Amino acid sequence: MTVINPAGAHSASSTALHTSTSNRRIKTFREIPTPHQLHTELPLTARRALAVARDRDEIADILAGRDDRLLVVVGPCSVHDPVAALDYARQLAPLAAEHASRLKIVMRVYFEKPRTTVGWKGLINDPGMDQTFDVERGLRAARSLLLDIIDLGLPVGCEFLEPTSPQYIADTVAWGAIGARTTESQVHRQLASGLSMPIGFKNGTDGGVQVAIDGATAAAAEHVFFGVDDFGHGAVVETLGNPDCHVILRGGSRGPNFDSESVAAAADELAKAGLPATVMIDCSHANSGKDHLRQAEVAASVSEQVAAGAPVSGVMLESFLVAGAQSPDARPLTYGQSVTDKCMDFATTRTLIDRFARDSATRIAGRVGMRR
Ligand SMILES: O=C[C@H](O)[C@H](O)COP(=O)(O)O
Ligand SMILES: C=C(OP(=O)(O)O)C(=O)O
Repeated sequence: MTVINPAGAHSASSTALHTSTSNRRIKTFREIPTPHQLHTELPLTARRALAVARDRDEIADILAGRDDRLLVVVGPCSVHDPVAALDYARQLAPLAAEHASRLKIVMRVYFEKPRTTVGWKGLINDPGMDQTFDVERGLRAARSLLLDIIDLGLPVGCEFLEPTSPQYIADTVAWGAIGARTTESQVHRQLASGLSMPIGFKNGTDGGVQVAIDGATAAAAEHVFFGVDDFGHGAVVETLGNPDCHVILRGGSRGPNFDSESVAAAADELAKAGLPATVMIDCSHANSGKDHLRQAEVAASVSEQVAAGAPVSGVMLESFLVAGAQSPDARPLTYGQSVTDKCMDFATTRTLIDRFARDSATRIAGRVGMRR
C-alpha cells in the first residue's frame, strides 16, 4: 500500500515532517484503487446491469404512483459480516419472489454509518472493526457482497454518506438513502442529484420533515460541484437532477411520526412542493425508539394504514438473523446479530412481510375498484 505523507513525499510509514502550513492535522493519505479499477476487478456484467435498471424503474414507478405495490426496504442496520448478510439475503430472496405482485422487496445493505458523535462507521471504513481502517478491503468486500446479492435476484439499497464512495458501488444499487444527519447537507443533495437510482431523504433528527422535502426538491435540480471521476481524478461534476427522490418519515427527538395524522400532514406538504404526495415510513430509529420489539408494533400499525389506503409508498424495516444488537467490540461476535441498532429477527420479519403483503393486496384491490 502506498502511503503519502502530508508533505507530499512517498514514505513507507505515516510519520511525516510537517514543513508547510497545509495538512497540519492530516496523519496520512493512503492511496486506494480507482472506481474504474474496482469495477474492472468486480464487474457488474450486462445481466446484472439489466436487473438493476429494471429494479430502479419499478421502484421509481411505485414512488410516483404508477405502480400500486408497496416498496419494502428490509435488512440489517449495518453489514459487518458479509457471510451473515448473504445468509440473510438467501432467506429474503424467496419471500421477495413469493410476494412480488404485492410488494417490491429491496434488501437494506448499509455499509456507511453516520454517527451521532463517534463510533464504528461501517464495513467500508473499518471492515475488521478493529480500527485498522482497511478501506481498500472494505470497498472490495462491499462490492462483492452487492454483486452476490443481486445474483440472488434481490435489489439492494444503500445509504450514501461519503460523497466519493458511491463511485465504487452505485452502479449496483437500485435504491438509496440520505440519512437524517445529512439530509440538510448541500453536499448530499448535490450527490443525490447525480445518482442514477431513486433516493429517499430522511426527515431530520429533530423530526423536521421540511428539510427532507427541501432535500428532494434540491436533488431534482441540476447542480455543478466538485467531485472525483471514475479514474480518481478531481473533477467538476455537472448533474442532470434526480426526479425520483422522496421523503422517509423516521421520527425525531420530538417523538414518532408514523401515525396517520403525521403521514397526512407530510403528504400535504409534499403536494404543496409539487412532489408525489406519498411517504416511506421507517419503522425503526426514532419511530420505535430503536427498540426492535416496538419496531414490530410500529410496522403492524403502518400495515393497517396501508390496508386503509394511506399515502404510504414504502416501508423500511431493520432486521437481521438474530434479534437485538451487540457491541462491535464483542468477541466472539454473535453470528447474524446487528452491531449497530437493534434489529428484529428473521421469523418476526417474515410475519410482518406476510402482513404487509396482505394489506398491500387489500389496498391494490381498493385502487383497482376505484379506477373501474
Ligand atoms: O442507524 C444507525 C444509527 O441510528 C445511526 O448510525 C446513529 O447511531 P449512533 O447514535 O449510535 O451514533
Ligand atoms: C442511520 C440511519 O437512519 P437515520 O439517518 O434515520 O438515523 C439508518 O437508516 O441506518
